[in-house]
Amino acid sequence: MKSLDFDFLNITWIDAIDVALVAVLIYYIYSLIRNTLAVNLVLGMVIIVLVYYIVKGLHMELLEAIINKFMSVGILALVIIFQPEIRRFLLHIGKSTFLQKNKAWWGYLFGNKSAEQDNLLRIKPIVDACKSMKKTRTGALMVFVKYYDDEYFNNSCEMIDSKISKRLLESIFQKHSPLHDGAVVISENKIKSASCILPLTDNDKLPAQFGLRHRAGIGVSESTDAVAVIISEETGEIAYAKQGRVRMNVSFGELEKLLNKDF
Ligand SMILES: Nc1ncnc2c1ncn2[C@@H]1O[C@H](COP(=O)(O)OP(=O)(O)OP(=O)(O)O)[C@@H](O)[C@H]1O
Repeated sequence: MKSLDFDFLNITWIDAIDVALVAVLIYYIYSLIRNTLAVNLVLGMVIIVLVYYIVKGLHMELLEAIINKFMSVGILALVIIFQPEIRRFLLHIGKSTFLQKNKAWWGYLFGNKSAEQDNLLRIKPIVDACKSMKKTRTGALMVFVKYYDDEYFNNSCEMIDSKISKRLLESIFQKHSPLHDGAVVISENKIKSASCILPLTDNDKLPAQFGLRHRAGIGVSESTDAVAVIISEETGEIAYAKQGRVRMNVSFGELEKLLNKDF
């Protein structure tokens, strides 16, 4: 293997690839945790590791032993603390694979050429319902997931399991409907459930006007691969949450494109 050989260090192409891959991994992790509380946790961990090496260098044995013990349970603690981020990271990798990205090939190979057209037809009643709810300033929270996780959603939701329809969505979110509080979950081409209570985001950098509806939409997109459409009751504005980040003032054209891509 060709290598750059300096007096004191020997760099092979494998080392260069290794460093490049680590850089990509760090960037990937950074973009996943950017603007989330996990950034503070990572900073806290970096500080602990730095303190550990300083203490070790100064031969402060007692403190070194304490930090060492703390770090030895660190991996387990990390898995628990970063469970939502790890879950999102793995889902992201799965979704980015070649075959997942090239759905057209799937369609071609398995005879489903009209998949894209079907998708737009599937999305149309949702966008139409958004148009009407925006006009009437009806607050709404719709969550879109590829695979419905019974364990995750069933605790708080009311099962519906019905065909997606504009009028059904409108009537669920209508103020006097018993199901209007909480989120509707849409998955596998169906309105799966309504009135779902979702986890709220802890993000303290969100705009002050974001209340519980927005925080629940962002929260579910942080901890799962779901995307959420939020219609504000106050302003009628449509927001789109994905991977813990939120896009404000989404137009209907954008909404259609985003749903077509993500759902
Ligand atoms: N944990 C939750 N999961 C799902 N929906 C929730 C949750 N908490 C509150 N909501 C919904 O949010 C509504 C309250 O919204 P709130 O006014 O706090 O939100 P907002 O983000 O300010 O939006 P808006 O602009 O519509 O007022 C509740 O009536 C309920 O339907």
